[in-house]
Amino acid sequence: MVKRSKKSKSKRVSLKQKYKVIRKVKEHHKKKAKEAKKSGLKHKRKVEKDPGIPNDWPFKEQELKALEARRARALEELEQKKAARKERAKKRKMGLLEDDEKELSVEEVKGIDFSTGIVNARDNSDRAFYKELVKVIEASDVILEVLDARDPLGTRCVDMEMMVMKSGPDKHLVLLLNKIDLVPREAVEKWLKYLREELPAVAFKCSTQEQRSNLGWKSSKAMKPSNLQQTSDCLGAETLIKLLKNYSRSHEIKKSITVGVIGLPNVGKSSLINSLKRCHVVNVGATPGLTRSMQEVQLDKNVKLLDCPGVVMLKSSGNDASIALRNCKRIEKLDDPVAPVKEILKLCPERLLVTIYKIPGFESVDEFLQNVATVRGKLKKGGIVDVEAAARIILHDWNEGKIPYYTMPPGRNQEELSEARIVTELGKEFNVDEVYNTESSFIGSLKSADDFHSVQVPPSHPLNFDETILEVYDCPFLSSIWDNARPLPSTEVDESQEVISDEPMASEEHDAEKAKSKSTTSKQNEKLYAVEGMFNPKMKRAEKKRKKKAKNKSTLGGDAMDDEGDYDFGVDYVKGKGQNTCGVPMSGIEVDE
Ligand SMILES: Nc1nc2c(ncn2[C@@H]2O[C@H](COP(=O)(O)OP(=O)(O)OP(=O)(O)O)[C@@H](O)[C@H]2O)c(=O)[nH]1
Repeated sequence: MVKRSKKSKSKRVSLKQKYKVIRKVKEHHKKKAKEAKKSGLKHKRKVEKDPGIPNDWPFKEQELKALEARRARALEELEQKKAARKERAKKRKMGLLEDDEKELSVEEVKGIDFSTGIVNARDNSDRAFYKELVKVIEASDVILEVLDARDPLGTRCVDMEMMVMKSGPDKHLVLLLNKIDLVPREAVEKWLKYLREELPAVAFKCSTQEQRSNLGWKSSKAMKPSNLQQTSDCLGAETLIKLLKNYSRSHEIKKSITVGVIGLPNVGKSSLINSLKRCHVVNVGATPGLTRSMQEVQLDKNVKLLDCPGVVMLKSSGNDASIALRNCKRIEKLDDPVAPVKEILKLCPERLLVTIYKIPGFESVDEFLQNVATVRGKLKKGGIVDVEAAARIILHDWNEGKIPYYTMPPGRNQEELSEARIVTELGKEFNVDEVYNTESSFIGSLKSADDFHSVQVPPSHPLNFDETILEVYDCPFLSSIWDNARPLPSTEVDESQEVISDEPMASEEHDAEKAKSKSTTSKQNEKLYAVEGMFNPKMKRAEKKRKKKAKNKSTLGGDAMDDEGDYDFGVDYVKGKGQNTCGVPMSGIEVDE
């Protein structure tokens, strides 16, 4: 046998080893190439200079002139576009741009204020929000009106409730007392008793958890008073779902129901939907007006929830402070943030504010604001204290519950009590007695007023819609509310009755409307007007116009042209005065031919 030399070693390797080496080499080259490419980019080759038009080009002069003209034109166009944009923005600010939905969406993106004081200055948001509200009410079987437990009356909107009542007998309104974690047990109990004298009402606390999903629910059974105030979990969800299920079960044929969530801005409508769904499906935030359009959320196969934007077209009765204290207006956009702070100082004892802001005692609003601004470091240029910034901080704290307050329900007079007894019937379809029993356990575990260091303030008045919007936006629901529910001067009442009984005029107007537009809004309005007892403002206006025309005709001795010089198609102008063939459209033309 040949002996193997120990010195010479074979270079043969296994195929696995061989391919590994090849792969490694390949990877190395690739890496090198990449790096080279990268470094090559850094030392970018200079862009070659445009040699321009050669001098010996015969049309060089003309070509240069044309180029210059093109440049000037492009610049001019840019300037024109800029000016047009500015003009449009100016018009929009003045409220002259009406139906520009595109503009609205731009505003939405930019988050422009939607509720400045005057109706003209309010942009289209008010009307858009109103439309969304009508849509939600129309689509819903059950409507949840969310109220802030700290001031339930102040966050109630009477006109909105009337809209629900008027929209049909099959719509059911339920009041939801939200944010019960911010008030003592006694207040919740008394408010529930008060509200239940009018409508079915349930207590609720939304989940304030930040995570995307798996929002917690606290079971009503396992509650300890000590940890309730700190919990970020939701309370009352089981009760509310039970209530809704009872309703859907009470209707044998129709099993699935749509639940609309309405209320003033920032009362927690979106938070309620997220809490029920147990995940963040809709946007939530401490800024009023965050929700801008109706949003649908399927809770389960039987219940669909509709989130509605907070209603902002509220009447402030010349007092913006009260609107600001109800968090219906963006604090950043308030013209005078100091006025609502003055109101807060009237309501809150000095001791409480001194403790919250860790400031020395104060004598006046100015001193208080200056103290807060100093402590919070709100200084303007030159070290001047920013009183307005301090006022905004205080308003934020008031609305978010950092300055704790609550209200107690007012007493009812005898008349109201007898009315209240009649409406208790409304809860039958929800089987409210069974539902109310389940919720008593978690309400009982809320902290009592003695353990709750908050200030009791008098309850505010419920809000109404701003009447001026009625004229500006031509809101059919609202006009009916004003004419049917609010006392009107006797002459006006008579007029409206006359219009309703005037059938030929009604059909005439109806036909004209049909021809005018077939938009969804007009269709919706037609539907609304068709409801028995619904007042039609268009009809009223038409009637007034007709009366005015008739009056003019009699005073001018049968002159068919009215004061404004409008052409009346029912008149034969060709034949001259006195030969009025009123009532036969275009008859004059026919005769002439
Ligand atoms: N403490 C407490 N805060 C709550 C509760 N529910 C909602 N909030 C807070 O209230 C603020 C407003 O909540 P949203 O759900 O955005 O209110 P909204 O009614 O949908 O507001 P808009 O979109 O403006 O109509 C948020 O900062 C919530 O965290 C609650 O039960 N308790």
